[in-house]
Amino acid sequence: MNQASLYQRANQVQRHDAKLILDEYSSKLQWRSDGQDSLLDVGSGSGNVLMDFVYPLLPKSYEQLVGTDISSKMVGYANNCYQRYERTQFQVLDIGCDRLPDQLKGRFDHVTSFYCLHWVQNLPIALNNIYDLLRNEGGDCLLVFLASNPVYEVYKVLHTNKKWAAYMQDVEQFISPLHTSSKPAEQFTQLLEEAGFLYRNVEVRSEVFVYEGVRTLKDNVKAICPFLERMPAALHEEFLDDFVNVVVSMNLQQQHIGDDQQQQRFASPYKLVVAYARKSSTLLGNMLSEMSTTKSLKGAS
Ligand SMILES: C[S@@+](CC[C@H](N)C(=O)[O-])C[C@H]1O[C@@H](n2cnc3c(N)ncnc32)[C@H](O)[C@@H]1O
Ligand SMILES: CC(C)=CCC/C(C)=C/CC/C(C)=C/C(=O)O
Repeated sequence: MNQASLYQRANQVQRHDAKLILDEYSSKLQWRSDGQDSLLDVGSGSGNVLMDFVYPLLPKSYEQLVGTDISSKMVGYANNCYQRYERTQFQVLDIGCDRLPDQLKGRFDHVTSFYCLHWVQNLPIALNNIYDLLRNEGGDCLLVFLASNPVYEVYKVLHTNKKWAAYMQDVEQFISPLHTSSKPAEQFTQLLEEAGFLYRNVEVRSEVFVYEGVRTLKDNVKAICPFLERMPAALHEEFLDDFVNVVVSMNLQQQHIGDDQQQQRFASPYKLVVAYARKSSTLLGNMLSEMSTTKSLKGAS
């Protein structure tokens, strides 16, 4: 996923879900009493979900807002779009990395992530890193990502087609690690616990998004499909036609009589993980942050 402007034009479902969940969870985030919150977002992509829906929730006096992404193209695009925002920057970070940059460790009150963690195969490492990004005295995270989506079943079918096999040999690397889990909520709760989070609330929501028309479906696939950039552009439309044919064979197509013409619709039933976790329990967190405030006041006198 490197094409920021393409993604920005075809990310309705990602925007819809982020807005809905933030409306619900913004009051659960543990905002600082001094209004000097710092927040890091994992997998910000083109940056518009972060800046349209998370940024407005921050107190005016926020300390810093850092958007991160594994793709330097996404980071460059977001820095360009949002350079006028104070104390805000985008930087490259692979949340599955072995060693976090020292300047990010323990610096954040909040970590958010929308539609990214299903791209990361090693969830234990990613969660350890998210834990380590949060301040030692506490902090919380809101993580939203796909457990399952029919797109992964379509990939598996196309991968067996000899026309596309050469471009899709590592297809498993692009399937959510929870796609085939029979208990994704329990599994992710356990991973949060193993990473050290003392408070964990994980729900898995069953949702359906309807794509209106073949072009809309194809544009949304184009925006996220990792295999297209590996093949000559001349093959893209044929790949997308085959994608749609597989969707039809999976009975996800609905006929709809519109105002003056018959329109095809495509239903995408998917499972979304919504996880909210705190590094320390509220009581312990409050005690630790009070202790650290007292300590720094003492140090300053
Ligand atoms: C579907 S986009 C989501 C963008 C944005 N959060 C949103 O909600 O619109 C997923 C992003 O995750 C990024 N990503 C994938 N693997 C990652 C990793 N290991 N570390 C950080 N970002 C990653 C991709 O480059 C892509 O920009
Ligand atoms: C009906 C059908 C198979 C629709 C596929 C819809 C689609 C483009 C899903 C993308 C899921 C995904 C990996 C999103 C993302 O990471 O942003």
